[in-house]
Amino acid sequence: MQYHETPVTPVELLQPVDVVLTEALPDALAQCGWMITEQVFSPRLIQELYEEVSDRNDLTPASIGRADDQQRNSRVRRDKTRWLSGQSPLQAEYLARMDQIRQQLNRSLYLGLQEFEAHYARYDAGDFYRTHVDALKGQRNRVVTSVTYLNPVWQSDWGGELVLYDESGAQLRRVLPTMGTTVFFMSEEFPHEVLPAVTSRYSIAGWFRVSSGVAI
Ligand SMILES: O=C(O)CCC(=O)C(=O)O
Ligand SMILES: [Fe+2]
Repeated sequence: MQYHETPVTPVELLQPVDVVLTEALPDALAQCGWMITEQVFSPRLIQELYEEVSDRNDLTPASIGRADDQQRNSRVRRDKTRWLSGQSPLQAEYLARMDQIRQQLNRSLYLGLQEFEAHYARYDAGDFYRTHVDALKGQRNRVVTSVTYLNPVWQSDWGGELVLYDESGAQLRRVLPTMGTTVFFMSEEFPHEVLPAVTSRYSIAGWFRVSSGVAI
């Protein structure tokens, strides 16, 4: 018998979250390459993560690639980020859940994922991330991307959608960044962008990887 390391309430145990984890997510990734779900994290955890990130003032402008040219960066992306260290129990709980998912994806899809890394991200009003892919083809470094949205309230006319495209550039889906929604997609295959919003937009972006290396 294995017990959860972090306490969970019976209410969480009653949610069909394990079916999402063991069946729906691997199936969706195998068949479509992406999935949107609200059932991976408890509302309590999401609320606490939101409180932590919205309180912090140590997020810094994100960079792209290794050439750390901040001017070039800011034409492509304007988010401010901070890596999750797992040192706080809250971050450890988020990372532990993602590690369960990593192991399940390995069991179901033989992806050989070795680690998961994630950062808090804040997009202030007007900030964006232009269309990009999270991993270069053939590098097999970042394999699966996840993004969890943290804002307790998000109105449909506030902007800030994640727009997912297929490989031919056709729009697949627009996702409103509402609290508790998590998006998963294959990192190499889906170009995506973050549209500007009218207010600060908080999320955790993460990547299941096959080996450690320099983050891109
Ligand atoms: O916040 C999002 O919806 C996506 C963020 C993203 O694309 C990234 O950090 O690579
Ligand atoms: Fe991305």
